[in-house]
Amino acid sequence: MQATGVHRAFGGVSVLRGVDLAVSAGELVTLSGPSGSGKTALLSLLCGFDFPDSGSVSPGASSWSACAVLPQSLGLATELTLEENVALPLRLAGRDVSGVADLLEELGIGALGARYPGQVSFGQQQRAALARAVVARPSALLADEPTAHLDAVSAVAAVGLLRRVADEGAAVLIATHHDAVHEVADRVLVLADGRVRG
Ligand SMILES: Nc1ncnc2c1ncn2[C@@H]1O[C@H](COP(=O)(O)OP(=O)(O)OP(=O)(O)O)[C@@H](O)[C@H]1O
Repeated sequence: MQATGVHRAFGGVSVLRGVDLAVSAGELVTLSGPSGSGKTALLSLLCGFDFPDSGSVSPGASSWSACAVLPQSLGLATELTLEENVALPLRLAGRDVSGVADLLEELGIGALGARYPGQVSFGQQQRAALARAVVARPSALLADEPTAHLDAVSAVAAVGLLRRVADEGAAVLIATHHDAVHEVADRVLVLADGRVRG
């Protein structure tokens, strides 16, 4: 995944001012930076939720199997159970869903698959959203603060899964403030003053 010379302003305020970034297949890269520095804005551009004022990004808008996103807001479908949410990318692609239960188990929410998002904690919803993001083994994965609401044990499981997804060949970019995520990264980038350094 790649950003080249990306600029983005909101309401006349320039947030991204010439961002260059590249994450290769098999690489897990973390993105840190002060609150409000533009990490979420950059992830939104990379996955095609938003468009740069100038510069270019890839993959941009694409299929779930090409680029999956774990947004801060999670975006689980409230009318589907956790298991149905996680199975959704596979069903949309006409693929086998038999691995979903094991994935929920790995993240410590195996007993909650039949519950709806409104019937579980936010941390449990976050793990379901992580499972949904990785289940179709996307080529690129963007995760925004994926451990923000997790306890230490759940965070270890989540970080281990993200590392494995990269080891299996995905390009993984994670915006995070947590050292536990930076520790498994191949590279740590910092977004500050509208630019990425690393
Ligand atoms: N759609 C938008 N409209 C107006 N301003 C926006 C929009 N999206 C982001 N911003 C502004 O751009 C700046 C960067 O926001 P962003 O959410 O990307 O920061 P962040 O680094 O992800 O912060 P945090 O670590 O707190 O999640 C902020 O000042 C924010 O208010």
